[in-house]
Amino acid sequence: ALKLNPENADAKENFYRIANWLVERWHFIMLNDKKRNLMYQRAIEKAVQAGCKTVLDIGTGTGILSMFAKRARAPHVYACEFSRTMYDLACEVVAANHMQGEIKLLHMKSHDLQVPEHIPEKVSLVVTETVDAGLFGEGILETIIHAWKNLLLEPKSKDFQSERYGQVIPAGAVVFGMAVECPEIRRHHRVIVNEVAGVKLGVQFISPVHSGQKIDDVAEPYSTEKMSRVPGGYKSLSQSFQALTVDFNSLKDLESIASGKTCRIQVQIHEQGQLDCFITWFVLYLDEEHSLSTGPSEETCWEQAVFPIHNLPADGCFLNPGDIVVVDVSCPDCYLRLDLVSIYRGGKSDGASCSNMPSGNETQLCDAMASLYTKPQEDTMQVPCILNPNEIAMLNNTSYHESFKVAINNVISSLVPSNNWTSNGASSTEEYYSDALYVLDVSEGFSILPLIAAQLGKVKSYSSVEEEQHCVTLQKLTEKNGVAKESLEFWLNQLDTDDDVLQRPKSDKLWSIIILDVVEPCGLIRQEVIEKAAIARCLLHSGGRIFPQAVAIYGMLIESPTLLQECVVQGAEPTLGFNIATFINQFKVPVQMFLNLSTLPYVSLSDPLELLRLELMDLCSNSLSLVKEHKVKTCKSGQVTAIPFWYHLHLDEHISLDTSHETSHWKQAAFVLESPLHVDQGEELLLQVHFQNSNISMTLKR
Ligand SMILES: CCc1ccncc1CNCCCCSC[C@H]1O[C@@H](n2ccc3c(N)ncnc32)[C@H](O)[C@@H]1O
Repeated sequence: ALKLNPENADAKENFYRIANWLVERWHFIMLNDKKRNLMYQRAIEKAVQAGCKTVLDIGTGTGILSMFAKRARAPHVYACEFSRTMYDLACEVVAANHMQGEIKLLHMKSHDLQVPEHIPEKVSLVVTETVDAGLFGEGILETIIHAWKNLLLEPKSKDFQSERYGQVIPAGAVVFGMAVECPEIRRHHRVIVNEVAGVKLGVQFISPVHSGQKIDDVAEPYSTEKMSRVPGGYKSLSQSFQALTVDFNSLKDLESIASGKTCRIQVQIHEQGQLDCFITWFVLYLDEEHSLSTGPSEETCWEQAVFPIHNLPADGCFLNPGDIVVVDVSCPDCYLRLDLVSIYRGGKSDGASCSNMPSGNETQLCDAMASLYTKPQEDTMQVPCILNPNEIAMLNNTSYHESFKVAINNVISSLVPSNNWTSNGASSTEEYYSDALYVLDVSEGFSILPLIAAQLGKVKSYSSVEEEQHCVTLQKLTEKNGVAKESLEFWLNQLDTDDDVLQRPKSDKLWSIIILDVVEPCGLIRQEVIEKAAIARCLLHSGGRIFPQAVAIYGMLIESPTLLQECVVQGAEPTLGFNIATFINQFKVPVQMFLNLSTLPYVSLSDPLELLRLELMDLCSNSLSLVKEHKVKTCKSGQVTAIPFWYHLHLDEHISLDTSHETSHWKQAAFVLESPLHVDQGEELLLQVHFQNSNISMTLKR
């Protein structure tokens, strides 16, 4: 559709969402990482010059490593790639660089390769970079074990000197770990408040990323963060320790790691602070002399793996210098895992230690920790509720909930006299709720707003949480907070189909409040927000409100080379002369999401300005597409590379929420210009903002 009509907004919008899904964003970072490309090229050259004649590139992606092997004059080069999109792309790249016919590309997983059907003989060199922040997350362990058994010549060995032997690039890796205090990770993985806007949280919440017992296989063993750009920074509580080493040229070593063996490490704490997580990174040794590091301190572009500590009380676990933290490192089902086993109070404890940790010896503490990790008790109070990191950060955001509480209360108290709470002789709950106010919360994911509303008046509050465990948790919270269970209902159970979520509460009733969810955690406006607001307005009785009543979108002009590195390959120079940019940049998307604007390296070239305002309560103001023009004055000269944007959600005339605030659970998005625009200080530019079907696009002209 795009090829036919490049301007078709719908096609464009769908393409961008699909492009993000088809081609992972790290391809841009990787291809722009000239240092990484140089290391791989040198290691491959060295191996070919040392006699490797047949090369297999596993997970070729764009084909760059295979082209390095061909450039080094390897006689036979084979490449396999699992993703169809990347395979097709690699074919185009190899042809454009005049190497088609010299590299045999296979759209296959390496585990399915057969000799001689797919590759004529066992190879002397396997190259691959199928690694993620936790090293093994892309299956490199299983991949190389399979390769040694089926695709590689015998490894070099002392007894028989034959030049036909197999080897792997990378030759090995060393994984390092560190104990860390980081409030930003804490607020995304642990509920650190006991009460929010008057609602007591007696329930245990944990994020899917947990090193505790596997509640179910949805759990990822770690999350990833670029620690050098975590808002609020972090503090190392220990030296970095060697968590694991792997030798990709030793099948025995690989199988022993894959068998899930655990190694227990004692980590010396040298800084005072709260233990929020362990982080890990690795040094990838391509060969003895060429290596790459994904460490937090190097200027590396890669993220680190984060292992949040769970099952700790809200006030966390305080450590002192001299304490020993015992950690188990293992690779069950080939995923790296770090588990906190126990804490041994070695140093003088100044009493500010983990309040719930007896400062006895290790074994006693071990039992204490073990009891925290036990399977949930039979009574439901102990079953932890799994929330994703955004939902946990939202729950921790007390000012967000306080703002809603005031705005909801303003509406409720404006609608009914305060005395309508009394049961004035109501004979049944049916009668009692006959004149109740109806509140609907259509937020995505877990939300306690309905409970907050139910505490504020004679309210029938409807929650649209879907997951069973979220409904159970809300019911427990209702009980714990002394709210009548009749005042909280689950809306989706009352609907025959999920699609028409927005309809009357009852045939003869209208809503007093409808809470919409306007902004996605990634920083984009949700799809069909305008349409939903239009329907919601018709379901309100007079004096009723929808929240937010208006959304103001703010933005500014910035120069950010870092952002460019993450979304466009900068020509052929970073890829050492190969033309890959032309092809991979077809999959670049103009809007970068999930940004932490507070820590993104950039220079502001203009002041923030209001780009667009969506009135959700005002009937006529919204057509589905809006265009707004702004004259923007630059405050500095430079290259405008992007226009980040964020929102002020106006709950009512007086209360608004800023989605770029440091306590916010939202990330920000940025519109990246097709090509950077050089500007002088004081210049006035014309910025056009288009809002169409919930998609924001911009053009910037002189
Ligand atoms: C310093 C490197 C670094 C450090 C930290 N974080 C990230 C990185 C960068 N590495 C990212 C690559 C990660 C993705 S893997 C690249 C491509 O290979 C494909 N594949 C994967 C396995 C596999 C197989 N057995 N057989 C065929 N194909 C296979 C995937 O379909 C993908 O397209």
